[in-house]
Amino acid sequence: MKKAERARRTSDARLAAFHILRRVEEEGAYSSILLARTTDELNAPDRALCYELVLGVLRRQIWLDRLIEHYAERPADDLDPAIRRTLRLGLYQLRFLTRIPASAAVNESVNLARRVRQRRAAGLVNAVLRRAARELEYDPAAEIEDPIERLAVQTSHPRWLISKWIAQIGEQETEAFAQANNEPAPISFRLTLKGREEEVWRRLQDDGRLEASKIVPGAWRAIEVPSAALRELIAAGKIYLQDEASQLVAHVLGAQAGERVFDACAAPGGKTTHIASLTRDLALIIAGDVHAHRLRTVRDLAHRQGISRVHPVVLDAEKSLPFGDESFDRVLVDAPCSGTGTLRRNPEIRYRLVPGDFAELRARQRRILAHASRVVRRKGRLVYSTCSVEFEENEEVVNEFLRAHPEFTVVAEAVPARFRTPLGGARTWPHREGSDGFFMIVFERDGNP
Ligand SMILES: C[S@@+](CC[C@H](N)C(=O)[O-])C[C@H]1O[C@@H](n2cnc3c(N)ncnc32)[C@H](O)[C@@H]1O
Repeated sequence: MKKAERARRTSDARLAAFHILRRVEEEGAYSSILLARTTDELNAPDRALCYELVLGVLRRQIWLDRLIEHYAERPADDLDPAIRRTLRLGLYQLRFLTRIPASAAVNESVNLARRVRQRRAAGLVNAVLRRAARELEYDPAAEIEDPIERLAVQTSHPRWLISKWIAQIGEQETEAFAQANNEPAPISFRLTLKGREEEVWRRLQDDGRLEASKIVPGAWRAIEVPSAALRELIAAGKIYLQDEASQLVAHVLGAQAGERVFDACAAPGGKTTHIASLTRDLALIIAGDVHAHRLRTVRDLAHRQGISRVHPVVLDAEKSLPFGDESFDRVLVDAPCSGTGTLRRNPEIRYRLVPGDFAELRARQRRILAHASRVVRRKGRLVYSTCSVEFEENEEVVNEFLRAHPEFTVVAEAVPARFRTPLGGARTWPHREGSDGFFMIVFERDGNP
């Protein structure tokens, strides 16, 4: 390749990041799913850069758009979306990726603009980024007086969401939480039924570092582990990547060998297969989900992990269930939710949510919990969990459920004391535990006929 040609080439990582960001913005796609698919297309360093660019831009989008507004002297929304995306990528590199020289960040972005639009657009990108490279100190949040607006811009969350959290948990916690949402999430995993501790330790510990979880038994955080070994162990079904707080759910469910378990919202199967592992595949587990295609993932996952007693059933848990009353020992409702506890992994969720979503989700969660509770046997246990930190989706759902179902009581001792909430459930936070934000609570049906 000639020098001039090379100079105009767009790097694979940046082009892939651009297209993922385009699909997230235009098609409502999820960045985590699209990033996971880059394994075959990009080499390891390009993949790492692509991950960093996509997640970084999404985590800082509001702040980056204010930078664009300042340097381009027009609102980011007035720009062609492809150019706005190119500028976000370029500005992210200039401000956050100090290992990339400013000249490379500018030139790569100009090449990208030429590739995805035309020459004129490249001129604009060049002018804006050159100015940005000269004025690297500018912080759009610093000049905002209103503290809520300042935090919203500083941490790139919609203002209404910041206000909502302040009303729930106060200013200080909200600030810590919002900042934690922009940090990378740790890689956490557990052994499956097939995984042998010695092998996993040997293969991952050799060139990397593993830390035992401080939150949940049997979980590890991987720090700088060789990614090829990690991928091989996952593909062989020997380990499963799962957030530590998410792993806590199967522990608090406490299923035992020989029991009948119903997992009402099971796909993609992280908790179902964990329950199977904890019971050594000696419990009968019915894995329900409304989406048949997602249940196929549960089946595949169980198969890969050597689990035989998981039975997927397509069902709508918002309606009457196809099982007899009081027919299960344990029931898990890991409800569909807003996912505000997972904003580090899924940063785009914050821009998609609208205030009205919570009432709608709460109504669905309440319906699922009511139907699922009917199949819990006397003295049997029912666990409700979400990866949302919102009170509407957790405390309010629980209170409504308890009012309508006096035959159930909360078993506060079933959740670890350090995470316990006044209601007797457990809540984890990214800024406190470093895990995802999760809520879980255990109910027991009384023994009376
Ligand atoms: C939070 S995810 C469950 C994650 C899963 N428990 C795991 O650990 O891998 C919620 C699931 O609920 C399913 N779902 C949504 N509405 C449902 C309904 N009415 N009945 C059953 N499943 C439903 C979704 O398809 C989704 O797979």
